[in-house]
Amino acid sequence: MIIRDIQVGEISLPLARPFKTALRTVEHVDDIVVRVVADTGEVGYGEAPPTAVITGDTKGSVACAIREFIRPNLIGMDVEDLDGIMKRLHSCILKNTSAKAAVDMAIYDLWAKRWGAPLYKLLGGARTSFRTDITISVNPIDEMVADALDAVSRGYDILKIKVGKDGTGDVERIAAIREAVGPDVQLRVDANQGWTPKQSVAIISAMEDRNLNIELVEQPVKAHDIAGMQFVTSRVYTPILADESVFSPADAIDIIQKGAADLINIKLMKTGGIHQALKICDVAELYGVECMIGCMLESKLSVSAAAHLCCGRSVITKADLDGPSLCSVDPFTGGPVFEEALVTMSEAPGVGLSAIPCEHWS
Ligand SMILES: C[C@H](N)C(=O)N[C@H](CCC(=O)O)C(=O)O
Ligand SMILES: [Mg+2]
Repeated sequence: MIIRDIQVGEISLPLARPFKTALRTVEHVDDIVVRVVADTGEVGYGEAPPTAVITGDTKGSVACAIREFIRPNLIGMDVEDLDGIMKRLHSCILKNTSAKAAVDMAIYDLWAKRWGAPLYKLLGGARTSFRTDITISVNPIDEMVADALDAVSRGYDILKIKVGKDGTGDVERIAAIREAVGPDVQLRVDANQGWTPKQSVAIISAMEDRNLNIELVEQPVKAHDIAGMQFVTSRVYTPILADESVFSPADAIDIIQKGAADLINIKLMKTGGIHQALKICDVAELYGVECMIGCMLESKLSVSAAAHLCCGRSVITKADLDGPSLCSVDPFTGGPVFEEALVTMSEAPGVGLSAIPCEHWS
């Protein structure tokens, strides 16, 4: 199965509600999509969201990296030579992890189709379904409480609550949500780098003192502030999860060896795809650290690739794959079934999606 072409397109899907974090507000999934065409006529699909404030990638940079660097390096390669393809993909251009992720997942889609198996089975086959959380955007308290109750009424039992925009109100936000949803709903908190190290310790300690029973706190401080992450992790009981601080397997080793986090959030858009994400899984497993699989504002296309990774590897014990549920429409056919909190794998070969809503490929 030889790679004949790598084509780029765009998709735009409205979100059901504006998505608000300490870093940004977004109303649409506006992503680059990729299709890798093989000589057999088989096609593999991928997607890259331009999350400039986290990965540094824009739509223009993703399209340019694929067209001018990745495409000329991969055309003519045999999909069976997965290792060789991945070496070229990751050496033909530095960084540009979202562009690499889109192409990587399209190649894995084709590779699994080549072997006639659903991708998750070839990645390890640890499970066939899992539950994801859903994100509650940072807003005035009443709105967040209403959103949390709405999510629970739709069957979500894990909520990921965005905070970090104004540290002073965050304990009250979480307390109000806990009171509204009761003790049985799991609450995880994501500050998206919005607190200082000292503020983090104060806020998390206050949540502990009030018995708010928080499962974990994600990325309390700036991504580059590993000493700050370590400061927080060593001073609170609540587990700390590194998100923006970990892109690569080397980042994961550094964070774990320094005791700067208890858990790692793997996102394909940070690692540059499944190939590197698997290395983080291996590192984490060696050190006995559990992982979350997360997503950016992505459609069902790329979130499905992440779902396959989640079902492949048992070290991934938590999922934040709510991208498809945050969109107001689902124009895709095939692939894993996203029924609110429950995600169930399909047995179709590859990632499983068969129709992509993009009219212009080039
Ligand atoms: C969408 C997902 N639940 C999420 O919250 N991801 C964010 C980053 C999303 C973005 O800004 O595109 C995170 O975990 O930090
Ligand atoms: Mg996060």
